[in-house]
Amino acid sequence: MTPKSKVQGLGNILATRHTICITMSLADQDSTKTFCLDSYYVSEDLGFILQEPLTELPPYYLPWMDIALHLPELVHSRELRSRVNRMPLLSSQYLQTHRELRLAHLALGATTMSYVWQEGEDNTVKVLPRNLAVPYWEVSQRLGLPPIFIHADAVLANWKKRDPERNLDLVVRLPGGDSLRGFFMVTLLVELAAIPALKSIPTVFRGVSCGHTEAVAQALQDISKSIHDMTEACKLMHVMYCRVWKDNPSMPNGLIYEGVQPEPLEFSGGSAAQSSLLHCLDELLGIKHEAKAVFLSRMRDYMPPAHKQMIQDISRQPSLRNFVQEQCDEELNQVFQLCVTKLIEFRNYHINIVSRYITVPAARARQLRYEKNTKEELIRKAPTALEERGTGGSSIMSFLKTVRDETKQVFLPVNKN
Ligand code: HEM
Repeated sequence: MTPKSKVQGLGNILATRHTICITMSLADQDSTKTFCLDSYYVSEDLGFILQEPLTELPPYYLPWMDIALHLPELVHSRELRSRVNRMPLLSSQYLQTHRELRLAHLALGATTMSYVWQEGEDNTVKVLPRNLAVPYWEVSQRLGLPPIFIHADAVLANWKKRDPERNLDLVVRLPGGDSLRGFFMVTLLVELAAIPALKSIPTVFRGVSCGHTEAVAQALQDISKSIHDMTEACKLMHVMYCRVWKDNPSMPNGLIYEGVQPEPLEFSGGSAAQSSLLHCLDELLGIKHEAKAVFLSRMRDYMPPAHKQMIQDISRQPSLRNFVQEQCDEELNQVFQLCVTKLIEFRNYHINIVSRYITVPAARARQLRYEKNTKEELIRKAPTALEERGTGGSSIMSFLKTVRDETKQVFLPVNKN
């Protein structure tokens, strides 16, 4: 299937699904009760993807949307900061539904990103003006999300049907053209490919609690196929690099949200590490990320609270791995190992694309700087800016390899008899 037809296919799937009302709030459920996706506002049709995201807000919010829907053009003409500075301070109280709040979070987040980075890394701002900071803060509080552009905005809530053929497009575009659009769309495809795995998780837990070896084996088979499809979807990847104001040398002191609090705040920027998918699969298979736990658990604070809750509740269920070991069933053993293998393959492929799109270009950029005799200070900062982003100081590659190696630890011991 070509990338175009894949995205078109996705359009068809998204377009033919029924709308169900998703009012996001913390899932109020006892994890020992029946595990069911609905409780976490995760749908059997679209998984973590927001159903039918809105493309417009009530007319009162036109000043926001007039800017948010033209970000690439406004950044290109360098008018964005002055437009935002002239924007009226609007109250967030007329936003009523979950989908309105999600669109507001997406629009204000993308505007904030563009405002901060309009002039590139050398001329960032220290203060986000109150007419943007205050409503953005309020909307974030209501959703239980941080006030920064996150995966749940860029990917989960940022799709629409472009035309009757059901091609897909972004609701809010950022500067970065087709490659950034490609990244968001492919990550959406990965979310979509994971839906069969998500649907199988309740079946696994039901099977484990009733001792239904066969049902668990079948569900794990579906999960392994789904992880394989996630890796295939990744192969359509172009490039993305979202900038942040945490662990970022261009903004060593974070950003002041004017009218919110006087001290600067630090947040990590959008990353697919904020997707709930891999976190769910890790918890299901019993994979522990001791060494890198701080970064990955911080990423959970960048997810919709109900999705974060789902991950926590999966971790509290009886251990699937123990169940598989206790059953001594060859087929069940094999399919468990297959799931782990598929997850390692996904992480290997991911390491591959990160090397292609980040590590190699960063090394090239450093080389160019040396050649141009750029100031020593800048040369020193280059690997921090590109390669050590966000992962708590360790290089991205060693971080990702450790996460991959920790995945291997859950392989079941091979039976020598
Ligand atoms: C060009 C494409 C991609 C690039 C350049 C990229 C880059 C990165 C980077 C730099 C990290 C380290 C943590 C951070 O700084 O945020 C990371 C982590 C991660 N990324 Fe990606 N990523 C890409 C595509 C994807 C896709 C499509 C997914 C699928 C959902 C994904 C899922 C993850 C996950 C789950 C982690 C956490 C580490 C792990 O669990 O293995 N990434 N990515």
